[in-house]
Amino acid sequence: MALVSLTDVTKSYPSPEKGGAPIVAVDSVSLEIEAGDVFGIIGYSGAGKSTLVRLINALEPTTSGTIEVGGRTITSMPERELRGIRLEIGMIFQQFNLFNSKTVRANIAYPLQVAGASKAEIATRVDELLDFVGLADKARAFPDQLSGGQKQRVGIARALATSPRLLLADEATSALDPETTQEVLQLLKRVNREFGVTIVIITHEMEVIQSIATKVAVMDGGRVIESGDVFDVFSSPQNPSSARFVSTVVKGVPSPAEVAVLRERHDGRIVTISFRDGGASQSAVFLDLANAGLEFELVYGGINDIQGRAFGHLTLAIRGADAAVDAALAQVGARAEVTEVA
Ligand SMILES: Nc1ncnc2c1ncn2[C@@H]1O[C@H](COP(=O)(O)OP(=O)(O)OP(=O)(O)O)[C@@H](O)[C@H]1O
Repeated sequence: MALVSLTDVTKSYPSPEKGGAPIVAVDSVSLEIEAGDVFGIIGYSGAGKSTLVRLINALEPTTSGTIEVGGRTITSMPERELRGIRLEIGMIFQQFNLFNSKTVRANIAYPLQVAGASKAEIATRVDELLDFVGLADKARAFPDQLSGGQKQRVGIARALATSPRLLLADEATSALDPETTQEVLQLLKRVNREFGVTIVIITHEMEVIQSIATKVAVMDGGRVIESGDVFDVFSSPQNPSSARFVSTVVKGVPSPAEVAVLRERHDGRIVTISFRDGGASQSAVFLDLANAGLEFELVYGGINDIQGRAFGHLTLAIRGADAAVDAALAQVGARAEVTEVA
């Protein structure tokens, strides 16, 4: 069952200029986020990602459309009931948003105090969370004494304090270096696996989606332009804007400018062969070419691993008599997708 369900959700803001057209930040978005998903929402700055998050945790009302969280329609809920819903939703932020005047322990305890938990309950839960995020030795430290990665771990512990079912992460790793980013993403993976928390991760970094998400929605101009399994969107993006995102992490098909450089550097016919999990193996394709007596070398591309499933595009320069190359490519074409690029 979907934990979060959006149906035709639109959010617009009045124009800053008198009489101007309203700014449509989120435009007719429909999405289903299943319980247990790590759901990535990716898009360039201004695509509407943060606005969408503020609608899901009911910090702002929608202009139209319906949002359900845990089977309850939050778009028509009175504020008193929304407070209960917000306790089921944890949130982490790019700038961590910790209280600098409180210790790590007090930061993590804060949501439990607001929720009215007893002192004993708070102490037990905070100890559990400090252990979980690996910061038991920093309980008395203040945020200023921590690194960025440690601050985000405190942020995660605080977001989990009230045992939410849903964690919203808004650019949670954008202020961190690549190594620390991976540490935080691995911790989020554990949050998902060990506590069964559904995670919605908003980012403009495709690496984040590649490392952790199972599903992805690509946003552009307030709309969801493509969504689905991360593997499917990465291996065959349907929309040009999604393809641009994918190309930031996947070395795939050479651009026309790159083809021109390859042409200058390599003799023979230049051909891209696309592989996909469950399709032809590379060795079968190479064997076809070798058996035809052709010489070939890999000149561009690579194989990508998306959470244990492989796909990729390999561009080869193939040398041999034209008829022999044609016959071999016809044979390879029966196994994998073949595109002659030059
Ligand atoms: N409170 C607001 N009032 C007016 N316009 C807003 C408001 N919040 C967002 N917008 C506009 O809505 C659009 C989407 O903004 P949003 O912050 O959701 O995008 P984003 O994808 O999260 O981008 P970023 O990563 O830069 O935050 C932008 O054009 C933005 O200027």
